[in-house]
Amino acid sequence: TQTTRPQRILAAVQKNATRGDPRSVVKAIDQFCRHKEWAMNVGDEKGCILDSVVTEVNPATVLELGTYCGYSTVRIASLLPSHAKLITLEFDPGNAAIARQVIAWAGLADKIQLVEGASGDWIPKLKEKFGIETFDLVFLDHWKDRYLPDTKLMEECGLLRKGSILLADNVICPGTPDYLEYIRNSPRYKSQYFKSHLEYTKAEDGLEKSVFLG
Ligand SMILES: O=C(NCCO)c1cc(-c2ccc(F)cc2)cc(O)c1O
Ligand SMILES: [Mg+2]
Repeated sequence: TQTTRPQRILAAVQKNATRGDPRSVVKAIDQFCRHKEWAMNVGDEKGCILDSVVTEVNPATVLELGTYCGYSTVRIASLLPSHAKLITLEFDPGNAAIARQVIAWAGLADKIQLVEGASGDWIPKLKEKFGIETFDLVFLDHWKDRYLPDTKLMEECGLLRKGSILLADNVICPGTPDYLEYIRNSPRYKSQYFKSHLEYTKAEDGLEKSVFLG
């Protein structure tokens, strides 16, 4: 019977990456997706921009919206200080099951809390469920029509503090026009666009980095 693309990505990790070595997990997925089968990981080019933002922010608390196979989850977690915590939300149970195994292979399970379900349902529960005050960094990479409502929800739930950083993938391709319009025109954010390319392609895409001003 037919395997899924996430299952084939996990197989590539288990075949080509070293257990406990997050960078080898990232490399194995990039090799597979560049040379064998495209997949919607943030990828190596945008991943370098992600890395630079993570190291600059040096966050103690991170929220990732949209885990997929755990590529960016592993990429971010591998750069976090020892006591930092990353919570990642994934709607699709199949994706979540694969991501758990990719995260385990990278040896990062103790830094990462993967939560299965809809972001809109979970965001209001994060404080009580995980003892979170606010997030230092949020990586938005889930359904593109959820970026704006979930950002407004995070504001309303008091999950952002003065200086919290939002980093949004795919603001050009597939595109998040309503989110961009809001975040670039809101007096409560200072935004910066990092031009790049859609993962593993020559198409334009980019990341939007926004600081919440309180
Ligand atoms: O839907 C996306 N993510 C949420 C589900 O996990 C997503 C899609 C694409 C993409 C797809 C199809 C295409 F033709 C172009 C782009 C790229 C991404 O980086 C993404 O994050
Ligand atoms: Mg993406």
